Amino acid sequence: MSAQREMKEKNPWHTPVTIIITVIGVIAIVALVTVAVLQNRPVSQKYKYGIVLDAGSSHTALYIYEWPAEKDNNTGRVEQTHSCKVKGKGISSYASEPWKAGESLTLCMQEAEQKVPKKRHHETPLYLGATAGMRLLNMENSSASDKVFQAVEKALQKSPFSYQGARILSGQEEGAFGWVTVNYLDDRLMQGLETTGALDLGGASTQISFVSDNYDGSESPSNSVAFRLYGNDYNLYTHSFLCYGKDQVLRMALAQQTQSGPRTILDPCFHPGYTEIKNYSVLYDSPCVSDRKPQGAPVSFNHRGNGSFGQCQEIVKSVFNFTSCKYSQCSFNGVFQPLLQGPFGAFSAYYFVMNFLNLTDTSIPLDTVKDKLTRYCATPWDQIKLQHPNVKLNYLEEYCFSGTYILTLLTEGYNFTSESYSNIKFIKKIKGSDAGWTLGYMLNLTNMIPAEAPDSPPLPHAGYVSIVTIIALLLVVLFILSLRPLWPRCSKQPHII
Ligand SMILES: Nc1ccn([C@@H]2O[C@H](COP(=O)(O)OP(=O)(O)OP(=O)(O)O)[C@@H](O)[C@H]2O)c(=O)n1
Ligand SMILES: [Ca+2]
Repeated sequence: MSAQREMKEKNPWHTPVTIIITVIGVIAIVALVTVAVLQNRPVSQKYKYGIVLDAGSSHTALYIYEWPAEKDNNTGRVEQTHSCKVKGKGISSYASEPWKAGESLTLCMQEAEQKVPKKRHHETPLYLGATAGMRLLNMENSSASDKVFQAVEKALQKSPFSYQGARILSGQEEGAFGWVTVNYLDDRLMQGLETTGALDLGGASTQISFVSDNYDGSESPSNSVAFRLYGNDYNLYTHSFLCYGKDQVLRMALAQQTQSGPRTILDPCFHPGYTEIKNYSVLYDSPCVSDRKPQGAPVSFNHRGNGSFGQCQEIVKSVFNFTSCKYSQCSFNGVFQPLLQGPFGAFSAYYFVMNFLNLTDTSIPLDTVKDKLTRYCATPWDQIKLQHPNVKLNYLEEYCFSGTYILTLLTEGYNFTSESYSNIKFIKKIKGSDAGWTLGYMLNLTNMIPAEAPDSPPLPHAGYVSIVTIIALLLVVLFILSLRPLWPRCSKQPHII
């Protein structure tokens, strides 16, 4: 027993000093690792937010975006976390009762207050951008459009967010920001990959935006937007056709058929058996058609359908003007368009319509697509209603017309061929965020896409943590080895009892 005690006493490991040194050493190293890891950990809980209201011609939608706080000016990490569809029509429809335009936003604004953490409210920028509906109202009656904006501003200023203003986007901005959104979400900008063109179809205007190698912006400069993003230069071609959104084109198609002021029209773009009484003054109440209102027409007309895709396409074609082009090449209405290039993402009403018609698969040959649409248009209205009891009638009645318009716009208008048609993808969302101009608009206004490529850290976070841990472990081992002279030698010698 006494020999054992002697051994213990002689064992330097068992001296209090060594034990204390070892414990302190280990604690110090653990602390070093912990501090390094915590200090450099992405502050994943800390998010920033931004809100954009898309005041479209047919409706308003609110989008909330979120990104990790320390990645403001850096990598493509902004995501849409929530969206809210405002009840009712677009703000431009409240021209005669502007206060209602402000009121209409209340529910979605309350929802946003709940979705964005309270302590971030005051620092969350809030933007409202209006598109073709307000462009048209502004053209038609600028004091009415000012009043709508005043009402909207009043409502938004009341919110706890950092309100940054409401304005009408130019068609060029609308097209360019839609393109930025699509390419940002696809991670194409930061990596300098070939970009995707953007096709946006709204109710009152439509946009086409793409990069074409043989386009340097010199021909028709008004269609050119130059960007430097993440160190890459882009010469974007973009054009917005006001009045070529699907609701306004429908008005133009109906105007085409009612020039003589008839009491009944048999419209090939509507299903056989469809019959509605429509008002001339309502139909012609838009700057897209107002100058064509027939003189001495009756109050209303009977709008009847006969469902013929071929005849409908002829009417739709007549809303395009192909006669004059002062450039090397044009799409329609004398608008310059360079050679189509690359993949395209087609969103908003392109997606709603083609998705409803089960025609989003663009690997289906264009002729087959036309055959399917021909059969759909020829289906009697009663049968269509029975087949889609849950679809709103005001949407349902228009899909034959809208499908015909989309195919005509793409092929006759923009010159997609049966081959290049397959380059189009009908999309709604990319990685959870809606395709549309709003994200690009916010990224631009918050300077979140730098012109130059961000300096990347020498090591990714995981690599950094691993290296710190390995070095720390090495230090522990070295520390233990450095105490080697003090190690007990008893294991090599037989115990003497
Ligand atoms: N499920 C849906 C939803 C919408 N629509 C139609 O799609 C068009 C609206 O498209 P949208 O992109 O929302 O247009 P806005 O943004 O309101 O219009 P703009 O961009 O021209 O201002 C409208 O004709 C609407 O009837 C549809 O057919 N089916
Ligand atoms: Ca829109």
